[in-house]
Amino acid sequence: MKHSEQSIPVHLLSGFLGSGKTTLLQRLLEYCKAQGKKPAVIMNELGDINLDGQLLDAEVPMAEMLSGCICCTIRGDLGMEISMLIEEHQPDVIFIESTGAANPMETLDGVTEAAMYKAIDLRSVITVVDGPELLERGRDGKGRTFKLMSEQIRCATLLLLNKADKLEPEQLVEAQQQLRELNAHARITATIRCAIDDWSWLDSEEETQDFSLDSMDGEEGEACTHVGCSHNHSGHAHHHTHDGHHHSHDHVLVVTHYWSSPVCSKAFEALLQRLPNEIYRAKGIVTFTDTPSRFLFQYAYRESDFMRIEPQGHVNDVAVFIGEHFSKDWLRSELAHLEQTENTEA
Ligand SMILES: Nc1nc2c(ncn2[C@@H]2O[C@H](COP(=O)(O)OP(=O)(O)OP(=O)(O)O)[C@@H](O)[C@H]2O)c(=O)[nH]1
Repeated sequence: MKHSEQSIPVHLLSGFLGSGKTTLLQRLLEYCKAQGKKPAVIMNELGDINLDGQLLDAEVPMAEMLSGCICCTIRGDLGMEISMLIEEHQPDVIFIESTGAANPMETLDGVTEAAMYKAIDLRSVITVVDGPELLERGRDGKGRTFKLMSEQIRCATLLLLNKADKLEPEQLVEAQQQLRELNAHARITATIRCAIDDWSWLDSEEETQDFSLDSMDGEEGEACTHVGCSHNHSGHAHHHTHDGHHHSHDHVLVVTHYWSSPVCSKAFEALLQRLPNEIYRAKGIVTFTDTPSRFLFQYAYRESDFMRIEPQGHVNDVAVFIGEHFSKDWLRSELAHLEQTENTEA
């Protein structure tokens, strides 16, 4: 299946409860409006009522995902919600505001699933940090709340050190240092009510799909901190030891490939077997030249699994690869080679 549509940028807003995510969302929507762009929003609340949604411009298409957390209990629905929003409203950009209790890595997983249905491009994970809360909770460095905050910080491609008005200058420096220790790569901007001078990076076509992998540290994985999320989040996470220092290879990369043609099943399986250890997860939908059906494939921990599917409605043939510090170019050329081989042999 050809991927002819333009990919729609998706930005994930993360941050602990009350840190300022909705405040940020309002600013993002204002910016889009000023640029003449049509945004759409997915809001996730743990309760039955979305109060934050009331604060937003009524004209902005919005999907509400209530009574569950998109990182676990209703993760599967996220892909469908994104799909439906695109179908109904054809937005130029999508913002997802996750609940403060969500684990961003798991939410990312839900977003990549959506790529099966629609051409989307996950551009950034913006984590809003409540400055005073970070200092307070970071003091002993323990506790589940601090762990979750740390995960949200580690996954970010942009960190807003918010509520800077409530920090003394030396506290601001301390908080910035703390953020840097947790995430060596993301841009850190101190903000008051999430105000940023320059939003132009939002329009950048550049890929910013580097998510720190340190969030996957820990043998046990992280359990979500609220009642609705009962499962342990270690399910998809590989355990990585690290020595407390941050290196560039600590980053997660996501490669989303829309197949331009069916490929040979054997060649594809061989490629999965050849994947470097640094690619630890892949999934997607593929059409083979040598079997009549389409397949949903899953790859994790060097094991692959194929399931025959007959999707209802339009579903893209797409493959999503997630890993750390692998060569995107190598992967892309391997995938292109699979497709070319088919085309030349056909
Ligand atoms: N002093 C101060 N208050 C702020 C700042 N940013 C946001 N607030 C306030 O903090 C509160 C929470 O802000 P929201 O934007 O609703 O935070 P949220 O992360 O969406 O909250 P949840 O939806 O509960 O997770 C609101 O009362 C805001 O007015 C800031 O920079 N300084």
